[in-house]
Amino acid sequence: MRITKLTTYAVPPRWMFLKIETDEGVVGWGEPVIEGRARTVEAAVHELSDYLIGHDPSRINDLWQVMYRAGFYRGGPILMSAIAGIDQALWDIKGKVLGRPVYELLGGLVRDKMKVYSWVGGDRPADVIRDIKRLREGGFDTFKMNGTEELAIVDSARKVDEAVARIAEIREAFGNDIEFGIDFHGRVAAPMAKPLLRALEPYRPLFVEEPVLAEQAEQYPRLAEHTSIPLAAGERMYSRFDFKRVFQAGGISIVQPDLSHAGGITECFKIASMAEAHDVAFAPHCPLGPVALASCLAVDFVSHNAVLQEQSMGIHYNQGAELLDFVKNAEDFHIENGFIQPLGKPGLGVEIDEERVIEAAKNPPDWRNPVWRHADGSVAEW
Ligand SMILES: O=C(O)[C@H](O)[C@@H](O)[C@@H](O)[C@H](O)CO
Ligand SMILES: [Mg+2]
Repeated sequence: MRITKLTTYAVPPRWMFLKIETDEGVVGWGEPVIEGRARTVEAAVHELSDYLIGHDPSRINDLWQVMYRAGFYRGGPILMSAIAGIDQALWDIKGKVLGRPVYELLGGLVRDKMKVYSWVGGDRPADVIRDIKRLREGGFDTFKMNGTEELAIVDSARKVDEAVARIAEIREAFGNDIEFGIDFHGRVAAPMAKPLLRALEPYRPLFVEEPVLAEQAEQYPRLAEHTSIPLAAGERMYSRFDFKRVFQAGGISIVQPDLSHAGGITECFKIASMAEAHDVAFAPHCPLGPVALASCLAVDFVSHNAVLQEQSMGIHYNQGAELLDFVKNAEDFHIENGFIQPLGKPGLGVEIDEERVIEAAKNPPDWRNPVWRHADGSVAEW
């Protein structure tokens, strides 16, 4: 079998689908994208196709190593997202050729169902109580929300109190009947992480995500000394080589690589294994589409330390399309009481509705995240 063609489709809300065709008619789908830089990743995918066209798609490990190493420069969000989407599609092909779901090719199930959580509250975490009530009716009991709005490097006690008050309100409304993670979203600088974590301590969130930006990873062990709240990070780390420093330094209890940003299934399966060796939980980041989610689940179902899976149904970013709009087998993604079953069809287990994808790709949005500014006019972390 030989790879014959790579076709990319930018689609709403902000996703990128990749279709890899072969000379024997087997097709694989991937989701290479960095939110807000879809076109850049798309260009990288087509640059990497030089290493793929005419080659045997079954040699995923060799193709991965060539894509990672042969261009001299490596790593980072753009190249690793391009490799991720290609890797996903190659695993999809391999599973379809062998007639088995990807998790079987990775050694089989370690669990019967996977815990998922839902976003609430949007960019500016209001209406959280209303969203939690609605989603609890759908069986969810675990949620995630943004912890703050704009926050200066050093900010006021009032801003800290506002952030904490929202969390106090949730515990007041739901007690310990629900669990929630708080995403600092990189908006909190090191000087403010300590007071915020200390003030949140009494409400015992399940985790605090990106307590500081990934480029401040040396702060993680210091912050972990300062709080009992489990710290989580990973969506802005792109390979084993980024994560190894975090494992060595300690401080992170939950790693959250994104299967569409960190080199795909091949790389994230290895990251999950590294995490397990350090007694660190694995909870893939996934505010994206169905192929990204299916790729996460393929690794979740074979990783002992997988604890939670993000999924984007109802997320505030999904304007213009929802998680399952481009999927023919939406029933396979059914979430029951906050759990999802393994996707048992061959490959990634996603049946893409190609006609809908092609139609949606005719006029795709070129999504960008907003540029936030502080009161003084300086750029604020979004
Ligand atoms: O935890 C999450 O889902 C992420 O922080 C998410 O909000 C961002 O990755 C966003 O997709 C960037 O455009
Ligand atoms: Mg996040």
